[in-house]
Amino acid sequence: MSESYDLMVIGAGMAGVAAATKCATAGWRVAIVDALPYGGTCALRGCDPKKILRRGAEIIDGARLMRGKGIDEGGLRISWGELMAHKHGFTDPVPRSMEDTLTAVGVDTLHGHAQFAGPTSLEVDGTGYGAARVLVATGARPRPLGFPGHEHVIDSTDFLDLDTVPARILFVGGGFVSFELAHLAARTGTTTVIVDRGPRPLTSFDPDLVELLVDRGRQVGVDVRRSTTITAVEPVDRGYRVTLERDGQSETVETDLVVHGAGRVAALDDLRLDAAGVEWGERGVRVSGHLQATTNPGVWAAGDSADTAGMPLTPVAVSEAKVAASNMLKATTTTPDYTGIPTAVFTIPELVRVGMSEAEATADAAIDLVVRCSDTSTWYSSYRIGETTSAAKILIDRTTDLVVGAHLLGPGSGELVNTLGLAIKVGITTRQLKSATAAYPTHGSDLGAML
Ligand SMILES: Cc1cc2nc3c(=O)[nH]c(=O)nc-3n(C[C@H](O)[C@H](O)[C@H](O)COP(=O)(O)OP(=O)(O)OC[C@H]3O[C@@H](n4cnc5c(N)ncnc54)[C@H](O)[C@@H]3O)c2cc1C
Ligand SMILES: NC(=O)c1ccc[n+]([C@@H]2O[C@H](COP(=O)([O-])OP(=O)(O)OC[C@H]3O[C@@H](n4cnc5c(N)ncnc54)[C@H](O)[C@@H]3O)[C@@H](O)[C@H]2O)c1
Repeated sequence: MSESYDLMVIGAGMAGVAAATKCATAGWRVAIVDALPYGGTCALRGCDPKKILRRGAEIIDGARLMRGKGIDEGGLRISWGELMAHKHGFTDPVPRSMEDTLTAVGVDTLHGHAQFAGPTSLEVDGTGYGAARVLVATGARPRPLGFPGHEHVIDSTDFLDLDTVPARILFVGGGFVSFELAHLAARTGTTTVIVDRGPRPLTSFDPDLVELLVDRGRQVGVDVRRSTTITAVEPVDRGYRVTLERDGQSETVETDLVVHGAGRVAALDDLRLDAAGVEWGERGVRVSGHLQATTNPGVWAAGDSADTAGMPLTPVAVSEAKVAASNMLKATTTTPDYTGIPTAVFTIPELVRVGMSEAEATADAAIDLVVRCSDTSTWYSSYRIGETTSAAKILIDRTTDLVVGAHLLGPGSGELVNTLGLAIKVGITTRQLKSATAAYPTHGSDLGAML
């Protein structure tokens, strides 16, 4: 065993880096290890590169919305190669700069595939390490698919590295990944099909707003098939033939590419957690509320690889990592606060949510629910840019005058939802929100009318 650390962190994504930095800054001897270049999913293969590529799609869509309103967008197109180079301008420096930042606070940065060799000992590509504690922050990977031909399906990482975007793409699953990537691809001129096995896509979002988004997507070439199962993918001369089944009826769709958007599972299966006596499932390492493994006090987990009430999102990963680090450092049992964490699907327009769904708030007998629905498509913010689809649904408890949930679809929603998240987290009443004066005209200045 070559070293003995206070903490070893497996995974240099948002969770792992946050915890390693906090513990090293507090004076602990910390090592972190990753099998891939440092940065994790969000910075290298998820949130950040995706939203850079989306910028191209925003410009195309924005110009089209202004057709006949002073903009001649004829000939405007995405140069995918240049857009990808723009993406690389951000992603390529990430591993080096992240590693330098860790080294600067005294963290030993290791490279290789880590596996448990005992309760708190690891092997990294054959070299043994000992530590007082191990934090599992290994993230998630695409859920294995069972249908014949699943090996032809590429994942979101492959998509975000495509050299060219083909004319036809079929997405498996109707969640975040498929909607975001289909909306992006559609603005490059691609015809996209999203196949979801359930009756309702984007299940964690407001169903009324999802229907508006599905309609808006259809207008730009995103076709959503519901309650449909994929039974086979087979290569044909040009692309793939995908067999779909719905209500016992079979049909085939020809496509150039099939992309995985059917959910992600915790990346734990080759970690040899059994050697550490750690219980786990596809949602992650089984942890107590304060993020310590239920069956091994020396092991902790945070982010996508921890089985918690938090969604697999970057802000959740960072927040859990900080809480786990603080609990390890101070021997406390603080639990993460998930209140008011917003989530956004970066379609065009974007769809967001914070707090309760309408169904959850309706079912809660303690809430005297008022639902404020607004079709905002004729409001100034949408009119100005020619957007035809936007809406808001704000859920308020009449008794306390507090916002308990907020659901928005439309331009600027991804920013506006942060104010509503803050209101939910710190308990700002709608009366107080309305008393604040926003700069005009901004998306923030729409808030008062939504309440
Ligand atoms: C396409 C896509 C888009 C997304 N967009 C958003 C978004 O817009 N907003 C948002 O909030 N969330 C988004 N997410 C989710 C977000 O990326 C994750 O929730 C977040 O990155 C999780 O961070 P993490 O630190 O838990 O795991 P990760 O960032 O996945 O880091 C885990 C690291 O562990 C390493 N690792 C795994 N096993 C081992 C091992 N045995 N040995 C060594 N290293 C190992 C991996 O190489 C990886 O670097 C997106 C996800 C995807 C896939
Ligand atoms: N903007 C963001 O914050 C963002 C973006 C991308 C991903 N993410 C995170 O990554 C996670 C994974 O995203 P995702 O889109 O892969 O999953 P998801 O859980 O959002 O959606 C998966 C969908 O696929 C369907 N499905 C599963 N298996 C299927 C099959 N065999 N055939 C047809 N449909 C099938 C499910 O019914 C579900 O609707 C998300 O839960 C989210 O937390 C977040």
